[in-house]
Amino acid sequence: MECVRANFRLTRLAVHLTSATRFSSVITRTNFSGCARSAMSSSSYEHELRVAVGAARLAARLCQAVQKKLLAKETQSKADKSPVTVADYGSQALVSWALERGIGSENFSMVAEEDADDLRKDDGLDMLLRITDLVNNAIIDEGLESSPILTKENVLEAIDRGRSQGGPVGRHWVLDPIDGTKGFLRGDQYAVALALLDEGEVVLGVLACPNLPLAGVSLQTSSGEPVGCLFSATRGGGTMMQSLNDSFAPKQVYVSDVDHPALACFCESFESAHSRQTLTDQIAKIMGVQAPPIRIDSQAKYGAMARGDAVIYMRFPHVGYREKIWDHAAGCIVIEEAGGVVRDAAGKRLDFSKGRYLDVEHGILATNPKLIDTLLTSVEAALKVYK
Ligand SMILES: Nc1ncnc2c1ncn2[C@@H]1O[C@H](COP(=O)(O)OS(=O)(=O)O)[C@@H](OP(=O)(O)O)[C@H]1O
Ligand SMILES: [Mg+2]
Ligand SMILES: [Mg+2]
Ligand SMILES: [Mg+2]
Repeated sequence: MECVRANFRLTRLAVHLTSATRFSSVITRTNFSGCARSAMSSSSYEHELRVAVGAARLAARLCQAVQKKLLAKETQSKADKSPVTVADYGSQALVSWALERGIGSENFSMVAEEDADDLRKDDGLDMLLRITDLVNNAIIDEGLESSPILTKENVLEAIDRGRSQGGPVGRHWVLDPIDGTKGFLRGDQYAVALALLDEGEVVLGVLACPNLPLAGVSLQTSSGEPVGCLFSATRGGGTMMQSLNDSFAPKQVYVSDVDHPALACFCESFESAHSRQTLTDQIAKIMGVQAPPIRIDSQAKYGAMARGDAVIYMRFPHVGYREKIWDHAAGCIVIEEAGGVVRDAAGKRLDFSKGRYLDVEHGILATNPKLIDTLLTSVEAALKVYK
């Protein structure tokens, strides 16, 4: 079964990550975006998209470098005890810097996961200096500047530009500098996830997935398979996938058109603490899905689904957990523009206009238009048993 092979390969993939992709593209001041998007040429948000793609690629490059030499001392706990790495902070600082450089600072607003509080403490200084080095090296390596330009104070400011509350008015960038922190630390899947909200609607999304196989997670590939995908979407402009290292040109991708559950496979969180896997198993059973789930960390799941690797996505956090907008905004538009449907368990579209949190009924679902009604009916039936 393709889905079984996919699970096996994703586990196996971790072993090969350290020798994986090295970016070959050199982004200069004039072609900073690295984006060649034919389908988007006439759409609005074209400039924002180019800047966002460039920012996400730059951050992904830093993440790849850090993942290679990840050491225990590079982790630091924060109030919620989730793992935070220098790459989280470095990625956020870089995206913030690149967006402000490309878009301008006037009315700039960003809702991002991390803040610099821990780095401003005395015992955060070592880490701050390391992050400052990493960020400057990433900028110099890309040919964007020839000498270090960010001081440690600049880095703190760049990270803290992500403190916006978002909301229904104006434009807000939405950033998860590393989505799937646990996957990143494990050497598995993670994503740099960047979206743009305009008057409360997600209008643009970029997912850089450095460890996602280019050939798809449901195809037989060799152990040396190329990895590193970048998905991008703008409202009305479709979803494109390109390689992070420019080894192939962007192509438009679409969700699977499988219309029978028996032929469908679903994807969900790798971490059972992040989604109720007993409930999702039950929903799949009621629906008639026979294949075991593909478990992938992070919004790489949304990218995989957008190109048809899986037909259904389900996420049911444990009771009491509140979703954040940066965990879904980019992924949501990437699936919708690939022809998919994203809903909560009550069948409502996700509303990203309420601030930093995303309030959903029970959980988040995605599939193609042919299967959404069956999926919602199956969810309703399963929730009657497993509240
Ligand atoms: N308890 C709990 N329940 C639900 N969700 C949680 C929980 N804790 C964390 N998170 C968020 O999950 C993000 C990781 O996304 P996934 O669950 O899709 O990936 S994974 O399989 O868990 O790696 C993860 O994103 P990052 O923090 O960016 O890694 C968190 O925002
Ligand atoms: Mg986190
Ligand atoms: Mg996240
Ligand atoms: Mg994160």
